[in-house]
Amino acid sequence: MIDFTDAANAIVAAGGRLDRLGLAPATAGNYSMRLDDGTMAITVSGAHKGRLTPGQVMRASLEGASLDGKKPSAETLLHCLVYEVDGGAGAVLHSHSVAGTVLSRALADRSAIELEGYELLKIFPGVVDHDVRIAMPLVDNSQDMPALAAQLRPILQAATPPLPAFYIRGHGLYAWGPTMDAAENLVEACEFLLNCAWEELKLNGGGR
Ligand SMILES: CSC[C@@H](O)[C@@H](O)C(=O)COP(=O)(O)O
Ligand SMILES: [Zn+2]
Repeated sequence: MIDFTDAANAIVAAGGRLDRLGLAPATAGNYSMRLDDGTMAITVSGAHKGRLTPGQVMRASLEGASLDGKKPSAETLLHCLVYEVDGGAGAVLHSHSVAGTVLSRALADRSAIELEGYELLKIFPGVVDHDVRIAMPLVDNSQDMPALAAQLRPILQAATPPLPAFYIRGHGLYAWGPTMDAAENLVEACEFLLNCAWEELKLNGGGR
């Protein structure tokens, strides 16, 4: 658990790291941390995540209400959803990448991105061998966040074992962990895996 000042600093640092990795173009992405007082720190809407300042991190309730008058991320309800369904989630990160975007669009009508046989799958909790198949939930994009959260809730609740990531088609990745370090590692690994899956699909002539 963490207080607001420490969370804001960790979120600013995460923005710099994800931007350097090409996972936060323009104003894309949003980040949050669960605070020890039962609220969350989350990025304001519309900020460039590679140039964040602590003043662009705000406090919101776990239901998504602004607690300091600032305007929270347009996707705040997805962060709320993660904290609701995963009591162990301490940090949530949302990234945008070319590979993930085009792969998810190529997998039209699929409800999951299948990732199989990669060493980096061992980043997921409980995975100890590369010889495994992970199905990352994939849902269509929407600007209706209450509807998107309602669609995702049963999907995340049904995942066995729980999987701390999902993908919104043509949009981006959500991944989370107990700490910001864990969430950053998950985002980095998931984006690497999506990149591999996209390159393999291209090699195999796949797509729409
Ligand atoms: C125009 S950048 C993409 C945004 O529309 C959105 O998908 C996003 O990730 C950032 O929204 P934000 O409201 O700044 O948290
Ligand atoms: Zn986004």
